[in-house]
This record gives sequence, C-alpha cells and structure tokens, in this order.
Amino acid sequence: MSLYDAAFVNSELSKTTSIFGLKLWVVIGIFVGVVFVLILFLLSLCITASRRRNTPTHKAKLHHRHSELTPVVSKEIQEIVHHDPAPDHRPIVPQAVPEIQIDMGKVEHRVVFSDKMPGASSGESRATSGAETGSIGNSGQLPEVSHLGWGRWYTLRELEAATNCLSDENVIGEGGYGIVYHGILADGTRVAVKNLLNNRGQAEKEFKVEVEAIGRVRHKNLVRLLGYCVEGAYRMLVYEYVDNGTLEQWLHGDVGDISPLTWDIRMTVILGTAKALGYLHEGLEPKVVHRDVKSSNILLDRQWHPKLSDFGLAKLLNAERSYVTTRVMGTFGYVAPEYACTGMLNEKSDIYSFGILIMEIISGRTPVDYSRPQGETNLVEWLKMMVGNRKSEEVVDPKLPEMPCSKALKRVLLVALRCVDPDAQKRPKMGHIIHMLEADDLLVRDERRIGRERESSNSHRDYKQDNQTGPKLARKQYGDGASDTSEGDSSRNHNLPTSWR
Ligand SMILES: Nc1ncnc2c1ncn2[C@@H]1O[C@H](COP(=O)(O)OP(=O)(O)OP(=O)(O)O)[C@@H](O)[C@H]1O
Repeated sequence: MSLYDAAFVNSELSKTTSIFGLKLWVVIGIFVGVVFVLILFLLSLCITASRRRNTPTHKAKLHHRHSELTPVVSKEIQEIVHHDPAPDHRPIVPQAVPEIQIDMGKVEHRVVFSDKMPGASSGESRATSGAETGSIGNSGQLPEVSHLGWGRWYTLRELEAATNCLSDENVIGEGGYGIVYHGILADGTRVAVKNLLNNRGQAEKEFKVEVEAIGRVRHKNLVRLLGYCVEGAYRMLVYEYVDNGTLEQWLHGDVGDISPLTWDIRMTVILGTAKALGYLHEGLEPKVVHRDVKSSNILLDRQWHPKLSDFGLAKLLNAERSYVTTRVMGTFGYVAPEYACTGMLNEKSDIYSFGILIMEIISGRTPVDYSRPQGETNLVEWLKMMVGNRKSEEVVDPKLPEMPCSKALKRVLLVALRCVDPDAQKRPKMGHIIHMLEADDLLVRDERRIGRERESSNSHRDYKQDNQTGPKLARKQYGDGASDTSEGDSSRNHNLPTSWR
C-alpha cells in the first residue's frame, strides 16, 4: 500500500457517521466486538448443554428407557428385599423371589414360633393352629392328629418321657441343625427325636421344609417322619427309628479288615437310594430336591435296606420351573459344581451327589481325603483317571469280601461317571439310572444263576446228593437283599415311578 492509499483509508475511517456521530473506525470496532462476544456466548451455551447431557440424572433416564427393554434388576436383589408382614397376615412374597417359601398348610393351620423359652406362659409360647389357637402348647390338651393331613403333634411332655428327659444317654447323633435322641413312645414305638437348634434362621426354615417335604411322602427307602412337636422354643421332629447306623459308619468306621458290606449289599444300598431319589424327583409334584445326598444321610436297617434321611435342606421345585436360585448348602465334596458356582439348584444337583455316593460305596473312600497322596485326594478325579487307564478293578474297596464280576463293576462305574458329568444337562435322570442299575442287578443275578447251576450239577455228579440244597441256600443268600429292595417284579417296570415304591 502506498502512502497515498494509507492517508486515504485514514481519512475515510476518521469520517463521522450518522450513528450517534461516531467515527467510522469506532463503529467497525464496536461491530467486531459484538460479533466476538456473540461467538463466545454461543460457545459457552454449547459446552453447558453437552455437560448436562452427561449428568447422572440424564443417564438414569436413558437407563430407565433401556431397562424397559431388558430386565436389568437381578432376582438376587429382589430376594433380599423384605416386606414386613402386617400382623395376622401372610408374609407378602414378591413374585420373583426365587427361593420357595413354604407355609405350613392353610393359613389357619400355620405354625407360629415363639422366642420364649419353655416354661413361659402357654399364651406366649405356643404353636397356633387356626381354630385351635391357644390349645397347642398347653400340655395334655393336644389334638392327636395334626391338621396338615398327616402325622401327629407330639407334646413336649410325651417326647421328654420318651427320651428320658432328652438325656445325654439317649443322644444318638448330632448334625448341623440339632441333636438326635433315641426314644421309646408310650405305645412302645422306637423313635428318633431331632431337637432342632433354637435359632430362628435356618433351624426354623429347616423345620418347615422337613415337615412339608417329608411329612407327606411315603417310600420304603425314605425315613418316615411320624410327627413333630412345637412347644415354646422347642421344635422337634419325630422319625421312625432306623436301627443299624449310617452308611458312612459302615463304610468309613472301624469294621476290621473285611467289611460286612458285601457287593450285593452295596448294590442294594445304591439301588434303594436311587429309588428314593427317583420317587422324590419323578413321583411327586412339586418335585423335591433333597440337596444333601451323602453317606451319613443314608440310614440302614438290619437287612441293610437304605433309608434316605435329613430333609432339612430339601427344596420343592414346581414343574414350570427348571431350577430355583438358593443359598448354596450341602456337604463339601458332594455339591455339584454348577450349584456351588451359581446357586442354581435342580434335581441334577442330587444326581451329581448320587454319583459321588456310588463312587464312595464302590471304593470305600471319602469324596475328599487329604491324607491320600496327591492325585488321589479328589475321589472323582482319581476314579476318572483309574477308569481311563483301564484300572477299574483297582478302585474297588479293598475291604470288600469278594470282587464283583467285571461287567457289573464297569456298569456301575459308568453310571457313577455319567452322574458326575460336569455338564448338568448330560447327567441321566433318576428313572434312567434305576433302569441301568436294575439291568446290572439282573446281569449279576444271571451270572450267579449260571454259577449255581454249574455248582449244582457238579455236586450232583460228585456226591450224588439232592441237588436242590446247595442252590436253594445260595439263592436265599443272594436273593434276599435284591428282592427285598427291588420288590420283585414291580421294580422291573421301568416306566412308572410308582414301581419304585
Ligand atoms: N431316624 C433315625 N434313626 C436312627 N438314627 C438316626 C435317625 N436320624 C438321625 N439319626 C442319627 O443321628 C445322627 C445325626 O443326624 P442328623 O441328620 O441330625 O445329622 P447329619 O446328617 O449327620 O449331619 P448334618 O445334618 O449336619 O448334615 C445321624 O448320623 C444318625 O446316626
């Protein structure tokens, strides 16, 4: 730009305008300033708006819109929400609560526990039963038959008399939920009285579950619940007395070098337990998941018939539900891995425990044994390894009086391995298991029959004796256990759960 031009621009900018007589350069300056301020204002507006979009409330609104499409609130959270029940009304159970809540029969027959210790006034410490309100707990005034449609209400006095005042001499065992006493009722019936620990948490729940789950079922391989007692702070379950100890005692107790549990007896125990579980899983509606299948919960009678006991952890499972979500409970070594990890429970968890039980019965080993060398600590892993290495014969309990035939052993081991399949869906159902075990039973009996026939013809040839005596004796020896448990022909009808009764 030349000097002439600069002087010209200068003179032009210095000219006075019509806007308040301001000079041109002042007007231009003001205009530029306003535009700048406007740009700044707009920028600040944009920044504020974008910040607001990121605030929690806005996110929450978006989340809410999202949650209308997919359920994001977990059931577990709903489970721990407690609704305080209004007095004299049933507790409100939210629809989605996964743990089954069990009321004892109709509302008017509901049993109410008191915190008061025995000896408190009967009005305060009693179980109520609708129309019977106030009468239960007043010793001597009790109805004989309970209003649940089964069993009996026993008075505390009756049970104290039966158990020598719950004396130490009558204690026959102690479990996680209470002490078990031997008792003899006034009519001479021998009973086992389980005095539940007085904590209002699990023990009360256990009481209700046991009463509801076991009270109605009848099966020769399930310990029969005869009735119960609710008086003051006492909650007791009265069972039939099973007089030959537990399977755990016979398997792992001090029985000497030769176990009295022969192969036949062991098979009887396995098959009987399978039938009890088959009945619970497939013969009842809602089905019952036992949740604590293990050797110490299998009681034996004098003929070695097994009776599954301890329904304290049992869960009811309606047909429309494939599982219930629940606190993981059970016994270390027997709990199915998927249940341990997720708390999702169904009958397949019992099948897993049953598989462990079979392994325990065959091998005489406990599910987990830290006294064994590495690689043998975990029964399942060890057994899988042995079977995989074609050493099935070596897993058999060394205390077994006689080795089983190879076919029978392999078949029962196969059943056990299928039961502990890590994929719960692949585990067989109890009905199928019974079928497989009975096939095994028939197989063994067939081989025995052939052996007996051979023996009989030999003895006939050698000694020219009556060939009936030997086989008859042998038949009785082997036949008793099997037929007692399988109830002869009825158990061969594999299609009907009732045939397992
Ligand atoms: N009906 C019964 N007849 C005879 N003895 C029984 C009967 N019920 C239980 N017992 C004895 O009482 C013991 C304790 O039983 P309980 O069911 O309370 O506990 P558990 O099964 O050993 O342990 P947990 O309940 O902690 O799993 C059993 O081991 C058994 O010896």
